Amino acid sequence: MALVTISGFPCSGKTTRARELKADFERRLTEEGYAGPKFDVVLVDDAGSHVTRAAYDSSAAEKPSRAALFTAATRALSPSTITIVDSANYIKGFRYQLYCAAREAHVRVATVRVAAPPDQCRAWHAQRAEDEQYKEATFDNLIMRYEEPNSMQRWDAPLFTVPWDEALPADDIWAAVTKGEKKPPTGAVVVRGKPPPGTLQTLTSTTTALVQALLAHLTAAPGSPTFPVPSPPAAGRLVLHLPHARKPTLAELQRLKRQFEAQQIQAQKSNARSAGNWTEPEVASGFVAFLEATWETTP
Ligand SMILES: Nc1ncnc2c1ncn2[C@@H]1O[C@H](COP(=O)(O)OP(=O)(O)OP(=O)(O)O)[C@@H](O)[C@H]1O
Repeated sequence: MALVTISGFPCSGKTTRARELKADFERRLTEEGYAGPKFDVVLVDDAGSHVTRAAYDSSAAEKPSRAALFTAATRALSPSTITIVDSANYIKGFRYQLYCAAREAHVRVATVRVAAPPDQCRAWHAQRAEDEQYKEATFDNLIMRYEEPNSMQRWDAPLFTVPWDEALPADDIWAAVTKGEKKPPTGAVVVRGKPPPGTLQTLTSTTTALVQALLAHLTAAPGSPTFPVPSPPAAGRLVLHLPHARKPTLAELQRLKRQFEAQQIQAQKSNARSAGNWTEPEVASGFVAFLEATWETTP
């Protein structure tokens, strides 16, 4: 049904707002006179995904934590669920990944930016029990590295910015999650006019589409560690792990695409067991495995 991504500085009131929003949605759904479909409202947060505040101390610790949160969020997405993701969600590329997953699941999206000035966040943070605090350097880092959501970016839109001392625009958020535009999955890999399985056309059109979608992703979300492949039906949720600290180039991707295709054609000719039937999902997952093996990024 919908994905609501909460984003904000550390200790800015994200959990407070996320709970408020969940309670508001649940009240609307059980209200007398509500005649729409029933939904579950699911809150996906750091604690539920075993992400501690210490996970933000280093990027090495943060990466698997973000992956755990992403897995929990994508699992929750469904036509009958409103999923609220309560976490820092401060990296543009990560919000983009969530957005792609939402499009794949055919659900609506909304972003809620919880806005409180750093000094206000710091004051609330100082009142927290010590074992619930961030390290000072981590707190400052999360503020410094914060990539503010922008309503002009399609993955942050519609964007609701909620100042700490104002009421939640609950009517507008409810309208966005129940009536907003549903964006179709990223077009590139959803091959239109399905080519027959087992043909060279299936092989090349799937790899071409994947390379195109990956290039778009690398531009939209530079530095993101993974690429959620907008996979063809039945491929399941495919995630490509990208090389660390460098961006694959167009020339490199084209070369790897040709290598992979040659390998597949050779395997089919020699009737090797690894020769697939070349359905779109098989090609997509085979190509992902090939790229990860080449880059040594297999998780
Ligand atoms: N709008 C508000 N008015 C008054 N107090 C608030 C407000 N929002 C949050 N607080 C207080 O600030 C503290 C932090 O709130 P909360 O846990 O919601 O922040 P958070 O952004 O989810 O934190 P974290 O970064 O650890 O996930 C709480 O003690 C809460 O009572």
